[in-house]
Amino acid sequence: MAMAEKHNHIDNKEIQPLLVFGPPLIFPTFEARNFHKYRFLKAFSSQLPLHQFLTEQNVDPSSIQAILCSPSQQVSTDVIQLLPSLCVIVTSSAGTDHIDLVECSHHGIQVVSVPGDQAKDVADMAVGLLIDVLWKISAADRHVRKWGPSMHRNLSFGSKLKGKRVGIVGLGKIGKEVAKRLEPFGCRIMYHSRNQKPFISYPFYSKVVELAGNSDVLVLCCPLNEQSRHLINREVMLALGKDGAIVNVGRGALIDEKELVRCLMEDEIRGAGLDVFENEPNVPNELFPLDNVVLSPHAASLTSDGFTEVCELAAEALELFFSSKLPSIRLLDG
Ligand SMILES: O=CC(=O)O
Repeated sequence: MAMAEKHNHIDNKEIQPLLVFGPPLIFPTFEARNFHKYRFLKAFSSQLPLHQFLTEQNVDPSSIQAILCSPSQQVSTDVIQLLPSLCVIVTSSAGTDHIDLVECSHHGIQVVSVPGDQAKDVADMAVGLLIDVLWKISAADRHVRKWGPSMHRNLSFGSKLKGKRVGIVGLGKIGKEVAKRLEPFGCRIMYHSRNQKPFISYPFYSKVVELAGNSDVLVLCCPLNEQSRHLINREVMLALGKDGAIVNVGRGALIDEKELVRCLMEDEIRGAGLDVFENEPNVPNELFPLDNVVLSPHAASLTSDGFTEVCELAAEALELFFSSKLPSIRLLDG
């Protein structure tokens, strides 16, 4: 069905059904502010397959024109094919890898990403994770909690941030913010990206394995797609070497996670700060006892102040859509 044709079905006076796939943490705020505008169909809180969930809610799939979502749930081909009137998907995230973009483009469905100013928050978190890994802050915290009168300090020393060669993988909005924060610490920045960026003086490496070989730290900030899946493989980790650390604030599947676990367990790299995992919410059990890894629950963009902005932007995007002024696609550059 062509998009213009789909639009003819919109009646602004009706309370519109809004299919919600998340974000579960932000959604209550969004709901409280917009309860009078939509009938919320909270698919994120149901274990049922979507068609059964809609039947249970007594909703005709063809009445749904909009989805609100986050990376916590997939908007797959099956979901899109079940909803013949779907016109717009609003995601609270910068990343759009949880949405089948190819299927969306076949059906003329707009994908709108409303991460607000979260690139700066994610960059703050990347620096936080890096300092934690190098200084072993989380490991030291666990150590101190077990202190007693007869305990000896048996935690090895941390390492300075100053002077570290930092290889940023994906010099988009987040990557640039990471670079901006690390320069004043005395770090030397270099990067890998799909293409060399004009007007950027940091050394560029077209091969990530060469970037790794010349870096003390890799910070992963690029989007996940078929080209970047498992970009950080065993060869790259071995090139980074025993003193090298990895911070991942992009997506878990940028790294071959099995190989990462092996490298961390066998001290083939210094450590890792991970905000994302390959099969969230599953985290490899082997990581739990390790002191050279810092774990964070895909929370790099989640601050209470950031929530408010994302809720407002999502509400604005949906209102624009329901008043027939479709916003344009904004995808993460990397
Ligand atoms: O994961 C968070 C985002 O993509 O914004």
